[in-house]
Amino acid sequence: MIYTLTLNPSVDLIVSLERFVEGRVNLSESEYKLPGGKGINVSQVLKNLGHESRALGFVGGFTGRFITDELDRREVETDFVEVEGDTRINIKMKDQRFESEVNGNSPAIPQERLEELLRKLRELKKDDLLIMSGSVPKTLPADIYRQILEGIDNDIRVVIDTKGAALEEALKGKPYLVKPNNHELEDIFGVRIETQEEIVRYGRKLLEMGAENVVVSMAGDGALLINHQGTYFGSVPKGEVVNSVGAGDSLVGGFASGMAEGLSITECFRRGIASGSASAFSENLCTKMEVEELMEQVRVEKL
Ligand SMILES: Nc1ncnc2c1ncn2[C@@H]1O[C@H](COP(=O)(O)OP(=O)(O)OP(=O)(O)O)[C@@H](O)[C@H]1O
Ligand SMILES: O=P(O)(O)OC[C@@]1(O)O[C@H](CO)[C@@H](O)[C@@H]1O
Repeated sequence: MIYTLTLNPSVDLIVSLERFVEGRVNLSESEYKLPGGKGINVSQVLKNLGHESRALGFVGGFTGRFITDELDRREVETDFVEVEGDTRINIKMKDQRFESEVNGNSPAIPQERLEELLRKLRELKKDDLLIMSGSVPKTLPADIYRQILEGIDNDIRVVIDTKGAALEEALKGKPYLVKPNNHELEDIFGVRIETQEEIVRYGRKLLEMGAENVVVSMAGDGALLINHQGTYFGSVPKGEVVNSVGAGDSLVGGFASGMAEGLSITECFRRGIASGSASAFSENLCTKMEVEELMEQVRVEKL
């Protein structure tokens, strides 16, 4: 079974307008709401690519109900722990010049609700796949991903997509794969990274810190897969970016779908990149057909 974990889900409010003017009343041209949060997006991508998964995490209030109802409608299985407060709303605003985001705060997660989640996670079995994505609510410890890794069977392969202290701590739990983007890599080491060689050098440090595999995504500039067998560069397809929200999650979802099918790691990487780009080139998260159409354009070479 594939499980995704979203500690900090969101209702994403996607707003488009021609030009945002600061300090003025701006009228939106169109807006719509989506169930969001990184692990939830991974579950949706897995569904689109033909894989069932169970989405875990915390939801609460009217926004939490919206997420559960929407996922039910999309036939994505959920087993959330309910909390008192409202799940946050994240605003994603796009005008002709910029994509901007305002992400809300998580509701408080009481200790007994955390324990309820940890009990669910302890039921995972050998050969299950767990994908833990996104930020950690402020009321949870920053090393929660590491605690989870240490509490589950060692044979469960775990993919982690998070940043900052949560990622640094998670590495100590020896995850199968982590997926920072190049900026998140800069943040961890407190450096400016200018070249691909530097990305590889800092990516390799994540291996030393505990990861078995590292994928560094670099938006339209390609992606790197780094592990103890070597370093691979993956090219990204060319196209017009329509909505990049969830592109990174689609990379993770595509990669995980390949893992579930027993593909080689470089094929998982290719599928991941095609999925990321298919999502970036469309309004919604990628469909299977869109991913298949882009696969040919993704070349993976060993450096
Ligand atoms: N301009 C682009 N052209 C082609 N593909 C893109 C572009 N931007 C993003 N992608 C696709 O999405 C993947 C993930 O992109 P990115 O590096 O921006 O991840 P991220 O920062 O985690 O994404 P997110 O916007 O979801 O936070 C890339 O590897 C690529 O496949
Ligand atoms: O605050 P986090 O957890 O880092 O990211 C949350 C988020 O920006 O990530 C998804 C896109 O990747 C969105 O659905 C959601 O709003």
